[in-house]
Amino acid sequence: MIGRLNHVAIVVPDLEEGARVYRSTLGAKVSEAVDLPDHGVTTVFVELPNTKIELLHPHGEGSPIAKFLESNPSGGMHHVCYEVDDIIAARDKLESDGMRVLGDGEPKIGAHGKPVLFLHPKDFMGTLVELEQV
Ligand SMILES: C[C@@H](C(=O)O)C(=O)SCCNC(=O)CCNC(=O)[C@H](O)C(C)(C)COP(=O)(O)OP(=O)(O)OC[C@H]1O[C@@H](n2cnc3c(N)ncnc32)[C@H](O)[C@@H]1OP(=O)(O)O
Ligand SMILES: [Co+2]
Repeated sequence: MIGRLNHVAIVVPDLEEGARVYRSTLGAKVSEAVDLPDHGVTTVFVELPNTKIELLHPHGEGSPIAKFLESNPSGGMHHVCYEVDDIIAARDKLESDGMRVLGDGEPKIGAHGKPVLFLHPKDFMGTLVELEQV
């Protein structure tokens, strides 16, 4: 069902500093910061030859990553995002296997303008999983 690794997300306490480290120290191609109010995050994307790194910082009240940053004040790896062809078929199969889809179970439009869903980290060996329909 899952295809390519679309991105690995890292929550950072300071987006500018995170972007600087990836751009200047690691020599990667780094995007500008984009606010995604629907997701409660600001994102910076780092483009690697074979995948992307998503740097995340809370945006607005009630961000889903606020607690994570409190517990990990230096930042930390937050989720992996796998591509799927059909997100509704993927969701239905996962739910029928007893996996918990987060939120109301309906896909939201993600950072790349495509539908995304999140799966509970406790069902995937302690790793929050995002699915993106490509
Ligand atoms: C824009 C989009 C895109 O790329 O297109 C994005 O990525 S937006 C990226 C931001 N959006 C999201 O993350 C949306 C989905 N996430 C959520 O709904 C939430 O973050 C949850 C995963 C439900 C966690 O929420 P919260 O931290 O408030 O709840 P909680 O403290 O009760 O956590 C429940 C348990 O899960 C653990 N837990 C929390 N976040 C975790 C993570 N990222 N990886 C692994 N485990 C995690 C906690 O330590 C806790 O374990 P213990 O019980 O053992 O202590
Ligand atoms: Co993501």
